[in-house]
Amino acid sequence: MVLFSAVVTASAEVAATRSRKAKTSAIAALLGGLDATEVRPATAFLAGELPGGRAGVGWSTLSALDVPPAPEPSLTVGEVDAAIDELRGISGSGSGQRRTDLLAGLLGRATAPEQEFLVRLLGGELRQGALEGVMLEAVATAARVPAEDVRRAFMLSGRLPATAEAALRGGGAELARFRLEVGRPLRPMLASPAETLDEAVAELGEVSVEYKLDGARIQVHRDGDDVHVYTRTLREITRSVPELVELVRGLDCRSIVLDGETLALDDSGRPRPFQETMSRFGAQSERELLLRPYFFDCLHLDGEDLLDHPLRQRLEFLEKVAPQHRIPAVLAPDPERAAAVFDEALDAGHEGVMVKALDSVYAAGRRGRTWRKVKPAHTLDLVVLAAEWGHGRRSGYLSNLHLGARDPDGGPPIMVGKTFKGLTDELLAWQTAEFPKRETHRDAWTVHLVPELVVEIELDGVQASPRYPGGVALRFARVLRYRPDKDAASADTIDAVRAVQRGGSGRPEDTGQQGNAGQQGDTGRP
Ligand SMILES: Nc1ncnc2c1ncn2[C@@H]1O[C@H](COP(=O)(O)OP(=O)(O)OP(=O)(O)O)[C@@H](O)[C@H]1O
Repeated sequence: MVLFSAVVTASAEVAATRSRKAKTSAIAALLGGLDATEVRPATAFLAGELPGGRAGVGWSTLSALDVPPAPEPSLTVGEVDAAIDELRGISGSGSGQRRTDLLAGLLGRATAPEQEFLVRLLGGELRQGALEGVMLEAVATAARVPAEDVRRAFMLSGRLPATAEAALRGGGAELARFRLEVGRPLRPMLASPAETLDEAVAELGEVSVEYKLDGARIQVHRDGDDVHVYTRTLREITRSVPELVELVRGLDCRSIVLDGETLALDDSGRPRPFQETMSRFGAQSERELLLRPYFFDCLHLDGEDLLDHPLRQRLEFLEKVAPQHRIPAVLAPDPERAAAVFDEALDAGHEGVMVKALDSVYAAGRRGRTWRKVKPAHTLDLVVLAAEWGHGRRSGYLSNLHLGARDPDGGPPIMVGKTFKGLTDELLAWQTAEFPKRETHRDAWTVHLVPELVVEIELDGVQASPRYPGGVALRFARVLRYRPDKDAASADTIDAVRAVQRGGSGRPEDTGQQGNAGQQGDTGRP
């Protein structure tokens, strides 16, 4: 049995170093010493997650507790896991008091560092997802299996703790038992940005050039009449999207897994704003707004898994089963035709195009270079770290956002700029209502948040800046929209921000001369 303090110590070691190697070995050392039953909860704790999902304790409950810490560690990983399960199970009358009692008992047995870790874990503050890549490597090291095997099992299972448990219990053989299962969502394949269309086409050889629709990712699983629909973060939304369920049920096949984008269109066939599509994924959605699916991949058909088939073949299957629901695309176009498709996509109100190598397999969950996205403007998905109280017309509202990029080596988000540009009155009101629910602490000007909200930012470029910890700052950043379909683990990394700096915007005025400080109410205190 391993003590919970070992998890807390490993987590502190990971936080204390910027070296990816040091992080990996701290986690691998911990994992290697665990009993089989401890791997799942310990992996979840390290990733800042609760093994069974949220436990229903809010910041107000947590911060009201003031329990003297235990002098010596005694809690085991299993005991903490069981206590959190019990916490989640509490319901009915008097549940508030019972929760407080249980928490006080747990914290009373924890040392001061364990208490701090538990409070941050339960409050969701440790959940930043950035450690995913490092954790996968650590699991591979601890289980002495190739990292690729762990990654593939993770893509198929969608769950890090289950993947870690399998790797440590049964090594490569156990990992190989994860298969695509119709009805269980897998982690979606992602794209990396390309600077220009020509660059992407030149790099990938024969390609499919497809509209990049500005909707929301969907993954649809059908087995007979049983249909399930999932989001990009593998959340099930089947009940909110009956029209998609019906449509997929009508396809001429027995079982299928489809990958695609969905969006709502207006009467003239132009895309509705992204927020309207996303609002359909909520619990009480506006049913009047019909969603249309645009499929771009077929991962399974009638008993056959297609993940390892080249895209060319997967598209043939898609064409056979759902020709009328395919995303607009051209196969193996010459450069002029590719450029024409890009222009058509923009004219039709879409974001840009995706360029995909026709001979590539479906490598989910990893930002590969076989899918490239080409867009005319720079956008980054960043994590909201804090917000400052507004002035003048905006006083009383949480306004100027502090924005962070993901640390690819698993550290906390790295601040790269601030902006209040682009915030509508509606968004200001929303921020002011929502942010305090995610507050970690505040001072007179600023409310600091659990780093979990992702916001899409448009910018003119990125410049070197000694004032910011990553050495780079956004130029002329403005808020495009919030991205409720993304979590902090899928935010852009500091490397993506630096890549914008290297690439520039391609526009003549992008000389890096104009600072953004005064323009954006940036006070110079990053
Ligand atoms: N034809 C297409 N093929 C693949 N993905 C598409 C396509 N059209 C739209 N998309 C969307 O683009 C996303 C892929 O781009 P990326 O991997 O960069 O994710 P993203 O960060 O959500 O993209 P962005 O922030 O640029 O919208 C997919 O998750 C999907 O939602």
